[in-house]
Amino acid sequence: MKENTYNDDDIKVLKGLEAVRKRPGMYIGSTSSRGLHHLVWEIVDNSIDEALAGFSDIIRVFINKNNSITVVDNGRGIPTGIHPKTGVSTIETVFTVLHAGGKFGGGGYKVSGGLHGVGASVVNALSSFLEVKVCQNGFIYSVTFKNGGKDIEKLNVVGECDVEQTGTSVTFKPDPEIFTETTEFDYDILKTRLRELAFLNKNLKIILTDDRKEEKVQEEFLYEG
Ligand SMILES: Cc1cc(C)cc(-c2cc(NC(=O)[C@H]3COCCO3)[nH]n2)c1
Repeated sequence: MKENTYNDDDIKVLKGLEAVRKRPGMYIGSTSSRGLHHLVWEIVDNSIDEALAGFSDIIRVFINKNNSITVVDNGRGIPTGIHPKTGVSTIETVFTVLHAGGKFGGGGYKVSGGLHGVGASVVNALSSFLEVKVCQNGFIYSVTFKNGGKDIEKLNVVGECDVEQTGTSVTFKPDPEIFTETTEFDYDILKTRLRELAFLNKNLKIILTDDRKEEKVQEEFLYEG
């Protein structure tokens, strides 16, 4: 029986991610530059939740050379075990199961306010590449996705980190098949919103780094309260 349900879940996952790719506007508002930057807010939102829970106080956002984004926090790290309901790692579950949660429960998402921490699978569905790395118990665990989350390199240990250290890092590259207008991130859009998020979340340090040019550009936002 386990085998059969696994297949059903597998198909459900693929259908969920495919649904997002078919109607991205339903999940992120548009596939213009606005929708592109919305992906960053969906991921950063999760690290902010971890800071609100009191477990993270630094969030780093990198604009990488190829216009992929890396978001790193020093929170507890997404749990690295097997998810009880899906039978696959919790990390894989977070990035592949479409949470019908939304702001109004059911399908009706209030896009502008963000998906409130259920958007990770949406970002994965709309990315040609996405890698999650979690530092926990002195190990670096990794799960990698390609082609809108279809091809998965399952949870495995790829390195070591300081035993005392914990945190989550997510790198994603928006899919040019979806974002046909532009896949280039705008430093000022990211800077403005990240500064606002630091202001709204006192004592949370947010560091934005742009690694696309020879000269690295970096700004730090911290509002003490
Ligand atoms: C960048 C990014 C993206 C996503 C989807 C989650 C996270 C994330 C998730 C967490 N922490 C958790 O999930 C908590 C949840 O409670 C158990 C311990 O781990 N920290 N950071 C960070």
